[in-house]
Amino acid sequence: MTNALSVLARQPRTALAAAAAVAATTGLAAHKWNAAVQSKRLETAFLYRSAASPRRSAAPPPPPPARVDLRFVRAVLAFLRVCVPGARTSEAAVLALVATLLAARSYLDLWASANGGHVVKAIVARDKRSFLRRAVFDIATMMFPMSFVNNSLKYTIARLKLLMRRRMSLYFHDKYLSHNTFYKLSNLDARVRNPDQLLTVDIDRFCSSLADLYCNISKPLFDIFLFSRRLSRSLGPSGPLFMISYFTVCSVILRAVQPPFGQLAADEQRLEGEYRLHHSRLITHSEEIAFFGGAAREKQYINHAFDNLVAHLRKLFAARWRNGFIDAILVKYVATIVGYLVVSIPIFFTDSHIFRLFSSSSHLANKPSAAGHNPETDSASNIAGLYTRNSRLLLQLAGAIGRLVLAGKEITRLTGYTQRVSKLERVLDELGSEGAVRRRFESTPDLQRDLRLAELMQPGKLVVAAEHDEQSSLKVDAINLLSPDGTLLCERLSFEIERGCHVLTTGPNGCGKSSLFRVLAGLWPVYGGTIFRPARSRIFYVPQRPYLALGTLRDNVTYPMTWEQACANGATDEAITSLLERVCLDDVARRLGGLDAVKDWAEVLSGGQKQRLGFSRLLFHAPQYAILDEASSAVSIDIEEVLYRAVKEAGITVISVSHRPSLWRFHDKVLAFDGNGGYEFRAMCDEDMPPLVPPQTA
Ligand SMILES: Nc1ncnc2c1ncn2[C@@H]1O[C@H](COP(=O)(O)OP(=O)(O)OP(=O)(O)O)[C@@H](O)[C@H]1O
Repeated sequence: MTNALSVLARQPRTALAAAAAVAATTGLAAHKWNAAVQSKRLETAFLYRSAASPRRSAAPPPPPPARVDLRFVRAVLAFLRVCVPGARTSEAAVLALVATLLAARSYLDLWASANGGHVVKAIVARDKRSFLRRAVFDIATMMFPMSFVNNSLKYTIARLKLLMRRRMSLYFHDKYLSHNTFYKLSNLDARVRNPDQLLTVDIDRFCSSLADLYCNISKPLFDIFLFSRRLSRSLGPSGPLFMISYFTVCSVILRAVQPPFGQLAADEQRLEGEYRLHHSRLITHSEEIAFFGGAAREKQYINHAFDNLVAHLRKLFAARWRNGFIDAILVKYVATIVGYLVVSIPIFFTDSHIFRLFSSSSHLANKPSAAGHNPETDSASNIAGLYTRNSRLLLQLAGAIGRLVLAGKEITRLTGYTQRVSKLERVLDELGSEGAVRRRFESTPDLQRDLRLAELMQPGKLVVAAEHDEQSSLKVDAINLLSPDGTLLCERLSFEIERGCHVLTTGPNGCGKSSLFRVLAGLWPVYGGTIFRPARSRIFYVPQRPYLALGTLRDNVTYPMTWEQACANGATDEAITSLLERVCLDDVARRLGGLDAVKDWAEVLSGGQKQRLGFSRLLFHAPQYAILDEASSAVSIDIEEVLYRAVKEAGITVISVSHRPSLWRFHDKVLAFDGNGGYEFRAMCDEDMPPLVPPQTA
């Protein structure tokens, strides 16, 4: 290029054209870089704006800021192993395919630059045959592979992102949905406020960012190597080297002045999540809120969360503006000046040392002109062809370096997603491995209290009988019942419930009745003593508000068993219908479309009907023990009697929690908490029985 310029300097007519071409090239190169930066920013802004939701109000301590450090690299490598678990996986194959397509794309770009040069050369030389061959035949031939490669690249990158997201999602689903970790995360641990958003949005963003990073590093590096080599052949190594050096210095400066975009991205996701949480709570509790006339109060919550988000976005946009200002100065305008200076050296500084440096390795001046042509036209056509090709190559080179600098920004953004996803993984691992969350003992100024708590919170044991053991009873031996915030609910609680002995649990509100069952189920930790209990499938829990799954009525009766599993156990539609009759739900079932009807059952059933459905589920599973936690509080007393009789006839041992005196007669023993840490476990006596009241109608 530099020698060509010196030729041009001696030929004023072509010199002007060449100078214009180079100026355009430099300007375009800078423009292309800037366009890439802008489009990436727009994409980033869009990505940031769509997000999701958190859970509880207790604010966890702020996390360490997201930045590129050893911990980040380790986390990314660990997740990379999750996304691409082996060399023989489909993910590895797609990764290799993307690399191949990226390389093919680079070679096609190279071909397009060279061909553009040939076309211009043919035009300037008025060579019709050559023009038709290059401009029509060659392009018509190459358009198929070019179109194929471009679209295959888009498709394959999208597929790679999807494959990675699938691996990551399944990996996290395993952790989240085992050992009741989802329960512990939402109820017993305040470190992760919005697992739903992390699992749906952040994992997707993380995978997308990682895949983009792979493309934004590998292709530009390959491009820089390829285009610089090709440019060096005609311009000498100094031209491309100088431009690369300039852009490298630029990226170092930009990196130094760049705001903490990773942390800002992580904060934005969190605030988006909190804003969405308020909306989802409004939807979930719409009826209660409407009854209370709570719209104005909810509006305050929602507006407050939204204001926080807006304030953060303002801060983010201002940071982007400042960064964009410096970007534009360095990458667009100074780059253009540098480009002009580089190309002007052979024209204006032909006697200087700089010129000799630039022109040292060029071979153009030594090239003989083609025989049979006018030397001036030939030289002009060669130069025009070369300039077109080189300008395109320079354009590609600048674009490649630009993408590499952008990869730095992508890394910054990735730190934010990595921080959030790593934290989720860490918390899930801790909660999953603990079995039940133990309260971390925090020292307080009250030493006596600390010592007492430490003594009460000695780890206990939960011994679960084997699945085939039908004789096991439920035995609690000297456990201390504590709530997650460390409140002692009952000390050294002991009792044994033999099969066939129905027990009523009573006590004032908040005394720990439901907490006892949380400990029995393994949701809360056992402190102090030991619990011996039958296998999970032999104890069934029926809460006050039974969970209703999405699906048919039949699915809801067999839940959590699928219909296929139920059929394998001998279930039939007739049996399900008969169960619904026993809980007096057959009429409702018929009216709502029968066993196959798919509805939002939580919406269409009344409170009492939901409880009857809960009993039908219990009868279907027919376990050894049933924990009925206010399970019939919404049904009329006569239906309650029907339900309890059906359960007892099915041979199920009942452990009830209820404040209703009418239920006492269905039980043999009473476990009575006094609300002050004391309890009584004894046989029911006649004096306990309330006077019988005439049954009410449903
Ligand atoms: N996730 C939790 N974190 C902290 N404390 C909790 C949690 N769940 C319950 N508690 C506390 O544990 C205590 C016992 O609650 P529990 O639900 O066992 O009461 P209960 O006896 O079933 O009351 P009620 O008759 O009103 O249903 C209460 O003081 C409650 O505030």
